[in-house]
Amino acid sequence: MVQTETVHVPLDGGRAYDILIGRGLLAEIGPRVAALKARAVGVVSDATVAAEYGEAVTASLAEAGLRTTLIAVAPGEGSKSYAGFAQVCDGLIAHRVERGDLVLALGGGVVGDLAGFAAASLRRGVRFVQAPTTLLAQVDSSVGGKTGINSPHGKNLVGAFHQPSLVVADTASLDTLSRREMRAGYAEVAKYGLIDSPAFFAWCEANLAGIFSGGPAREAAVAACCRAKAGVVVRDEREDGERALLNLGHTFAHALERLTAYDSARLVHGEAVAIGLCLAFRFSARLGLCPGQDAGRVANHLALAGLPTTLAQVPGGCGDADQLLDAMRQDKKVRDGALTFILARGIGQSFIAPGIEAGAVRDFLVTELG
Ligand SMILES: NC(=O)c1ccc[n+]([C@@H]2O[C@H](COP(=O)([O-])OP(=O)(O)OC[C@H]3O[C@@H](n4cnc5c(N)ncnc54)[C@H](O)[C@@H]3O)[C@@H](O)[C@H]2O)c1
Ligand SMILES: O=C(O)C(=O)C[C@@H](O)[C@H](O)[C@H](O)COP(=O)(O)O
Ligand SMILES: [Zn+2]
Repeated sequence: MVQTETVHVPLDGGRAYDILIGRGLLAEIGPRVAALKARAVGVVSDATVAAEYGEAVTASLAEAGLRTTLIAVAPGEGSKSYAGFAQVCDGLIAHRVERGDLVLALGGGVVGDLAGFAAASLRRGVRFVQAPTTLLAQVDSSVGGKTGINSPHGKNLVGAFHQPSLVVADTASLDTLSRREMRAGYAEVAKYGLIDSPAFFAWCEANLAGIFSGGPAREAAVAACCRAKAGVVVRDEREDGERALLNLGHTFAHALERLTAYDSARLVHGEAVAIGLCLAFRFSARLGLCPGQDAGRVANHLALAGLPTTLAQVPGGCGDADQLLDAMRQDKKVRDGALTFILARGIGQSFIAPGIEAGAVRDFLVTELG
């Protein structure tokens, strides 16, 4: 058996689950899924991940006595769409995945969000397992039960809260991930330090190379992020309060993703988050809330990790200040028409700031756009 670290997510109502973290877990996923007592498993993946890991996973599931099928969508953000949702749901229905059966999301956050939403909707809800294969999915999207798809109007605007029954994070799967996608996932790693842990941010600064090259620092980073996210989710599962902090940088990021038409060739979520984190800190500094030095330290570190930190770095541009502001008005944190941002008083000192003046945001964006 692979050596694993387990993070427990103690949700109420019999919905507690484990996050298993370790190298080589995918090859022995069958018995762990079979322990959840299903007859059939609909594996949802994308074509790239399916080619790399589909056979090992389906073989392990079949060996454990589970009837298995694999549905592969096209790689990239474009699949988190109404069409992608229809493809996955109809594939699962055709395979006669029943209420007592399972959906298994094998891939990055796109597959996880899409398969999770299909599981939440299929026959009004079947259980699902997350097997995240990107850094971003291992540290963030596979945990916490936010599932959904994008609308042409905005990111993740159609979805459901649906918690997984198990998360299996095989850190060895990150060995085949592209450098660009590793970097993108790293933006969400750094985010956890920026939210409420200056010590974790400093640890990231010291361990950047180790996280990228693999080994103990990578596993430590995945486990630390999962522990942090699990804590928040258990205290505020449906984002009535504290969970909104996990959205640091995302009001900007989601607007950028919409304005680049969810085109992964131009901008992926983690890159948008990197720019969003920098904007959140610079906006906080401009409002006199946060030392400019801290905003500079955030941007320097993310740039060192190879991530974009300014709007000028969005390939093909990202529209003007009014278009960005218009996209932000669809943010899920908007209340009574007013924007809510996650701002910071410094590194590790983020807070929820409701009722932010649109004019102040627009002026800031004009400055940022140069
Ligand atoms: N639900 C949440 O809480 C949450 C949190 C953060 C992000 N998200 C969502 O996650 C999505 C982004 O996820 P992502 O960054 O994982 O992108 P992704 O799922 O598109 O994966 C990135 C790319 O890496 C490839 N890939 C995946 N695993 C691989 C592997 N092991 N080896 C080689 N290639 C591999 C994929 O084919 C894809 O092309 C966004 O839609 C974002 O909104 C959701
Ligand atoms: O889990 C959360 O809560 C997050 O906000 C994590 C984010 O990294 C993630 O991108 C999430 O999908 C954004 O949620 P949304 O509610 O703003 O769509
Ligand atoms: Zn995110």
